Amino acid sequence: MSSVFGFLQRNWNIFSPPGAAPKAKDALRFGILGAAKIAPMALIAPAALHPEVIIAAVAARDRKKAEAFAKKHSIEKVFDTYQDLLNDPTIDAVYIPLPNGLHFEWALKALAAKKHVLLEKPSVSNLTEGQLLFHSPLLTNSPSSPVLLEAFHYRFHPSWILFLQQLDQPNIAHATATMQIPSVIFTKDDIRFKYNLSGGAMMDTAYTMSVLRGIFGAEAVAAEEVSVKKFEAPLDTLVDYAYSGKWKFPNGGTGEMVGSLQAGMGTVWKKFCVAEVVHKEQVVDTNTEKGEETVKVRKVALVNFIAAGAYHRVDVVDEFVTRKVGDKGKVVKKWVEKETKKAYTLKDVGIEGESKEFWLSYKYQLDALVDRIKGREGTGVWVSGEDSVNQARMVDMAYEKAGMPLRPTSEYRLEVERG
Ligand SMILES: NC(=O)C1=CN([C@@H]2O[C@H](COP(=O)(O)OP(=O)(O)OC[C@H]3O[C@@H](n4cnc5c(N)ncnc54)[C@H](OP(=O)(O)O)[C@@H]3O)[C@@H](O)[C@H]2O)C=CC1
Ligand SMILES: O=C1OC[C@@H](O)[C@H](O)[C@H]1O
Repeated sequence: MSSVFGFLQRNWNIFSPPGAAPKAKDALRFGILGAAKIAPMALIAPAALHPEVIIAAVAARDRKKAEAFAKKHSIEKVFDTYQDLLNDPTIDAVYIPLPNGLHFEWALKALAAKKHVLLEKPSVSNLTEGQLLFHSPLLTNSPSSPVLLEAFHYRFHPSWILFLQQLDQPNIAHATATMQIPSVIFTKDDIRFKYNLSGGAMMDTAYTMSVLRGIFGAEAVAAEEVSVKKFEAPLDTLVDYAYSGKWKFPNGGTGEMVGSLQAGMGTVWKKFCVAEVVHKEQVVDTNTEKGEETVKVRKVALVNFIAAGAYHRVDVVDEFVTRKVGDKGKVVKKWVEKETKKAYTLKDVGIEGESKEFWLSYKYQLDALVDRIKGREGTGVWVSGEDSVNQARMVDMAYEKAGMPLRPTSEYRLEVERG
């Protein structure tokens, strides 16, 4: 009962958060490039709770749209073009929730304008863009360097930290990452279904690959198989709307990914966004007198990694078998120990720092970004540039294995890189 009450209270607070934070004198002024659907949830709502963040400007291709967006969200400045916003010297940082195919160009332009950048996932269209962006001379190790973060928000929520705490990474035998979005969510003209905007299910739900990389704490060695479902003409035939695949990881373990942007409701109900891990069998006890050994297989699942702030569950299941040594078939005893855990605050995972039960992953992500910009240590959770490059490499490997073209590389280059 108390957990039902907790769920209701948390979700009530998510939709009507208690108390907007008064802003600090040195608050960072953020601009948003594009009046995108995700911006209110991913940045505007968490910013309201952050004393050091002001959403100060928005730019959209259509001024009326930008004005309506600004009015709705009490944003002071409206710009007619994304570049005009970047030219404003009072803006410290930008959020880029543009279609994937425009991330690279506008992130580079923003960095060139000396803005910090929160860049929506997937940060780039492919590895070529990833290397050019994250190894850009505009990013240096000096304190004056702008900060660039790929918005893999789920990594910042305490539930993900809790999940990782249950794993014994070198001994993972198998992992599965599933992300299935119902077909009713996006219309066929959505940015996700356009090849020239770097659409595709493996791009949009690339969380599955990010999750597998996070679980193994390593990069996939090879894609063993990847199969996709593609649209047929007159829709964009270069776009995958669903996929599944198998990966080999350096410890010998296998990773499986399942993703869809066109899933039926029944499928989604059974499995929406879940990360599952099966460890290798481990001997936990030996009784030499009886000639017996006890082995354990640990299975861990994080249910709802994508929206963990609303609800999640970390199921830890330990399967024990006591058996005769040297005769695996002869089972003496079998039992299972199960535990369900949850983590909504930093305290729940033993990390110091302010946090609230109702904070979504986006708020934790924003905190990390602000800490980094302000030169503070923060919680230590971060998505590094190298991490983002490796993520792009894995997505490329997936498209290659599926026999599909890589998402198109932007022709935009910085003046310094044109030579
Ligand atoms: N972190 C998360 O949880 C989520 C992340 N995302 C990511 O955010 C990004 C945006 O997604 P979403 O908000 O759903 O998308 P929207 O279609 O709502 O927003 C995309 C924005 O891009 C701008 N735009 C610029 N050029 C084009 C173009 N040629 N065609 C279409 N739009 C264009 C539009 O801005 P304008 O206002 O100027 O017209 C539009 O507002 C994607 O990269 C997606 O992967 C999406 C959802 C969740
Ligand atoms: O979190 C998400 O869920 C739905 C997707 O289509 C979206 O782009 C993604 O970031």
